[in-house]
Amino acid sequence: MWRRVASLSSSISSSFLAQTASRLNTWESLTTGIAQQAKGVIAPKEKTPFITFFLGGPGSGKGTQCIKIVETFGFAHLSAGDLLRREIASKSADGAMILNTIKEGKIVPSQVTVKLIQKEMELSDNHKFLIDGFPRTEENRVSFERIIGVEPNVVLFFDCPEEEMVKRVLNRNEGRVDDNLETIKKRLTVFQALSLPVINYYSERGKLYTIKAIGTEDEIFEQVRPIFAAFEQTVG
Ligand SMILES: Nc1ncnc2c1ncn2[C@@H]1O[C@H](COP(=O)(O)OP(=O)(O)OP(=O)(O)O)[C@@H](O)[C@H]1O
Ligand SMILES: O=c1ccn([C@@H]2O[C@H](COP(=O)(O)O)[C@@H](O)[C@H]2O)c(=O)[nH]1
Ligand SMILES: [Mg+2]
Repeated sequence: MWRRVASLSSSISSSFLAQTASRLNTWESLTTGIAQQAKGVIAPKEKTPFITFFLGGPGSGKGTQCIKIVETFGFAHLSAGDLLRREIASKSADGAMILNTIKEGKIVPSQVTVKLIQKEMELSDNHKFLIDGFPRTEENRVSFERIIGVEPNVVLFFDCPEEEMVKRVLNRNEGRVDDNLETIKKRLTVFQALSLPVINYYSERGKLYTIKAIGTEDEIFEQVRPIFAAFEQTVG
């Protein structure tokens, strides 16, 4: 089972603690099922999960900053887009549907994405998660809370001008099927219409940190680092 952190600083709110405590049982039952099947052993979770969502438009630099957080603070990085691309590559039953959805810049059904994230979380030995590029919609958000049974502790929003995002994506050169001008325009429209409401939701709940995502990667990391440094003592 997940063990509660013994001493928590005042930077973590009491509502977070109450919320975490009330969800421990749900988390515990979720974590035992698939993990036991996959590993063939009981893998007790000793710590409360600490969940961070990285949100922002296409090319805003979420993945780049996640790599730095992994290196510096030892989080597990779960990119929803990477998990979906892995499904395509593995030719799973949902692969063709996911590929078409990504080419169109649309959003894959929540249940598919949340199940992939859930599986990764359950198989991970880590308790600190960076969930990159998810939730993209209010429906994604509600689905995550319902299926996983926890809410994020911290949400980062990478706020980047559209012109800069388009430039970065067109220069990315990783062979992604959605890195073309036509799909980028659709992704930007989807981001404005469906993802911004999620960002506003977390802002209203006091969980949002907005990062000005222009400048060098290192300059941006200097905005990101203190957020994680502040939580380091409490999350382990
Ligand atoms: N501060 C920066 N300045 C210039 N280029 C950057 C910066 N940060 C990241 N990049 C580059 O921009 C591209 C997009 O970055 P990244 O993949 O991290 O964005 P993302 O938010 O994960 O995008 P997506 O949502 O499309 O996955 C990459 O080629 C990356 O190397
Ligand atoms: O939660 C998610 C995350 C991603 N998608 C689809 O994948 C692409 C690429 O995602 P990146 O985070 O930019 O790698 C995105 O445009 C969506 O089509 C999704 O549906 N749900
Ligand atoms: Mg990315």
